[in-house]
Amino acid sequence: MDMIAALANIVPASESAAEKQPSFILKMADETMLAYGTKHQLAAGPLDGFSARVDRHFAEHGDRPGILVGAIPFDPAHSAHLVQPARMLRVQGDHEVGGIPGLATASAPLMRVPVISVTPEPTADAFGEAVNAAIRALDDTSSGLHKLVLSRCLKVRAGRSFSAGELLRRLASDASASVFITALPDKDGKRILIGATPELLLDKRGHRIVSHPLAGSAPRSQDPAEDRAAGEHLLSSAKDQHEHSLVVQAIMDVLSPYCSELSAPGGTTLRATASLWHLGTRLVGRLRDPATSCAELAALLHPTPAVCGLPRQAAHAAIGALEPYDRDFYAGAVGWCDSSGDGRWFVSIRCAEIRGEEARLYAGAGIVPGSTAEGEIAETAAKFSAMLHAFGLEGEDVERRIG
Ligand SMILES: C=C(O[C@H]1C=CC=C(C(=O)O)[C@@H]1O)C(=O)O
Repeated sequence: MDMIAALANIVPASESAAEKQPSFILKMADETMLAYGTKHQLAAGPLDGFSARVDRHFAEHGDRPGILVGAIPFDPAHSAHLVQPARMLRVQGDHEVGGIPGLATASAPLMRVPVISVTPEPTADAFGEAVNAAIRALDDTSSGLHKLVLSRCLKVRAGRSFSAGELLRRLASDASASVFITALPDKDGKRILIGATPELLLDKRGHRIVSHPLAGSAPRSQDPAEDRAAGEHLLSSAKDQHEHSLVVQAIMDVLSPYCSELSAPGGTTLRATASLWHLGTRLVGRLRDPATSCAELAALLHPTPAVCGLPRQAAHAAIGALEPYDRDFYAGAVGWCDSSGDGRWFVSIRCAEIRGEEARLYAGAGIVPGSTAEGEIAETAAKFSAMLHAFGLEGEDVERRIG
């Protein structure tokens, strides 16, 4: 059965427009998940206590579907936004995201939304100054910092509301990423987070857990020889291997006590998205106790040094001092957890927050000794490119503003 036929079966014509439109979509290589409507919302609270709230939620709301979907913000002190949907559709295999009712029609031509302005926050120069301040802090042994991830944002204003469906279809053209749309708590109107993330925080099914951290990046090239050389250079870069190993070690430190086996069968390898090379290490583990929930482990892992830094508290404080905005749901996690304790969470990077005619695009980069301001400006510019392409925002004018 194709996606439209499957949807026609579960979305009766009499339902309200809001219920027909999915409020959560997660398209992964092996499965697409669509959630409709809201039965119950997870109680608000910080990340500390998240898994206890999830357990309590399922104890109180035993109705089906027994699943919570949504987003965890970057700041562990802030509340996650998770809902138990009215209905859930899970389509196995690799599926076209076109033709989702209320979002987009597979056959419709992609429409360009007229863009009024693209404003960097901070400017590329100011971001470079923040990177230099981070490098000074890393060099100063009294700071105790070993790694810091700094981000920047592009504010895009358009002449009419963005179409989430069209953006999703364009993002889904990169099969190496998991594309998502998730509703966020209202703030001066309805908001969504949309993105195409290459990074798996945690997948847990029964005894088995998988995490696939990424850190260390290089922009790809249109020229095949240059592209191959960029990948090989990244793989042999001591600075990037160090940046990457800090993330892998931090994740292993969290997961090891819960596992009877934990290993990286393929070691550290190159991972490619349409615009970037990354260093990635796929970690596979077997839990001592399969009752350890995905929510519990995800809450312990987040935020990893791929989005925050090391040590976590000091890096979090430095981010607060050096970035001119609250990251909100950028660099958090997006995914689901169910009443059996299973779940899958992705790191919410390569994404944008959309509110009506405004979008905020985010890109961050890990800074370690050996990083340079120019290098991190170029890396974050490359990280914007998938979202900019989805928004139809390419060309010299935009490139000049990004730096
Ligand atoms: C924080 C981001 O990327 C992280 C994930 C992969 C590689 C990264 C890096 O090389 O710096 C970052 O740690 C982002 O894309 O906004």
